[in-house]
Amino acid sequence: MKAFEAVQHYFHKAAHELGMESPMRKLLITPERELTVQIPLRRDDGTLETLVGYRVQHNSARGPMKGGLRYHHEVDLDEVRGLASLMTWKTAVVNIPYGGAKGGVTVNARSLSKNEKERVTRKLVDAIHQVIGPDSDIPAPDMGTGHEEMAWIMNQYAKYQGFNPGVVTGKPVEHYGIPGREEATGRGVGLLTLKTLGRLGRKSAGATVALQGFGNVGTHTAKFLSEADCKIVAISDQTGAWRNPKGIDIKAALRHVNQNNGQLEGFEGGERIPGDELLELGVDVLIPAALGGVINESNVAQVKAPVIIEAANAPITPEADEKLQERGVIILPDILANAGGVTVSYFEWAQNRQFYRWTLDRVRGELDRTLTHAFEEVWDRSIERTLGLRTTTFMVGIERVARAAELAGVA
Ligand SMILES: NC(=O)C1=CN([C@@H]2O[C@H](COP(=O)(O)OP(=O)(O)OC[C@H]3O[C@@H](n4cnc5c(N)ncnc54)[C@H](O)[C@@H]3O)[C@@H](O)[C@H]2O)C=CC1
Ligand SMILES: O=C(O)CCC(=O)C(=O)O
Repeated sequence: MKAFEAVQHYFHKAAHELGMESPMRKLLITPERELTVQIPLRRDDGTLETLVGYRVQHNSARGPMKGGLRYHHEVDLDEVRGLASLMTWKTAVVNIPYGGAKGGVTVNARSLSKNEKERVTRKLVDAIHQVIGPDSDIPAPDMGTGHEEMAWIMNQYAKYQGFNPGVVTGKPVEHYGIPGREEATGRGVGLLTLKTLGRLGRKSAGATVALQGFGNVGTHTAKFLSEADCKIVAISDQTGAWRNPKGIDIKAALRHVNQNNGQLEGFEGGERIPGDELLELGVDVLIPAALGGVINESNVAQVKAPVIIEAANAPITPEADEKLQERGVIILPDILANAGGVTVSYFEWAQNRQFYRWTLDRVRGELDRTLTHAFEEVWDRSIERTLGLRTTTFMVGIERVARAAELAGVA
């Protein structure tokens, strides 16, 4: 199943439980607008390449559309469409006043120098500035992008539409960003991992964790969980995977990536194992925090963890999801598990609109409250309806979007 088809699969399952009729389903699942743009890139060596970029605005019934910007060689329109629709349900699940969108450029982010990245980002804004804006569509970081790209977006957008820091979130803290956005997705994943273990009556202290991906989300998840005394026994990134049954020294791993251009390559705090093996370890919790579709029909039978927290977007294919559910594996779905990032993006946008600075304590407090509320709502309803967590989470999101569309008279 391709990315958008996979989201539709989950959407229809939840819509069925809600008794939603087919015309309303069609309205809610169809993207409002899709833009494909050409991005000419002059490489540092003078050669010319033409890249392709996308922005999909999925649904605006609940407010301006919100979602990250991904630089990755596998990005295509279908993937961006799938990710944009996930954003619609995600913002609704945590009940922040946004719709959903997503963007991407098909390029290997690691192949770009800093200057090339800046040129790609500014060219992208040249192509999409008319459809983004603080009241319409607000980009943010995703795989392969971070605070630098967000600062360039704000600056380039201002050249066309005037200064407005609320056009993009995830900016540097010294440049209209908010303290706590960089850690927010990983902090949320960590917090909800502890809450999941708590609801299952399992101890978090000493719980073993395998974590795939050691970028923004992976590193902050690792930091939070190691500080909460979980035992992270395996970590990985695109350069390889490392395992240490006694527990990886996360501080050492963080130091290593900070000094090594963000990569784990050369890390000596564990035995090197094949990347695929990490997903199959007998751990208490498995956290995929990198690519989509990594747990699929080819490896699902080997996955042993009883709890999976989806830090990445769509890391489990629907086929694998069904098999895991049959085996009673508890899966906290992406649209709840990784919603901490967009929640703090909302705080940043609100701060930008008021020109009033929030403190880190306030950001963390409000983030924890927002995620806890959403988690409790989903968990209680899942027990009440004897439905899986993914279907229940989609139901909560879809209901809010449908209600907003009805109240606004969209149809
Ligand atoms: N950055 C954010 O605030 C949010 C990110 N997400 C999702 O979290 C996931 C990770 O995003 P970020 O951490 O922001 O990206 P990032 O670009 O900062 O880090 C990605 C990490 O994944 C690793 N990776 C890539 N291919 C791999 C492979 N085959 N095996 C193991 N590791 C591999 C990279 O080496 C890197 O460590 C994505 O699915 C993204 O959509 C979700 C919500 C918010
Ligand atoms: O912070 C944001 O606005 C969006 C983050 C994002 O792209 C995601 O949650 O997948």
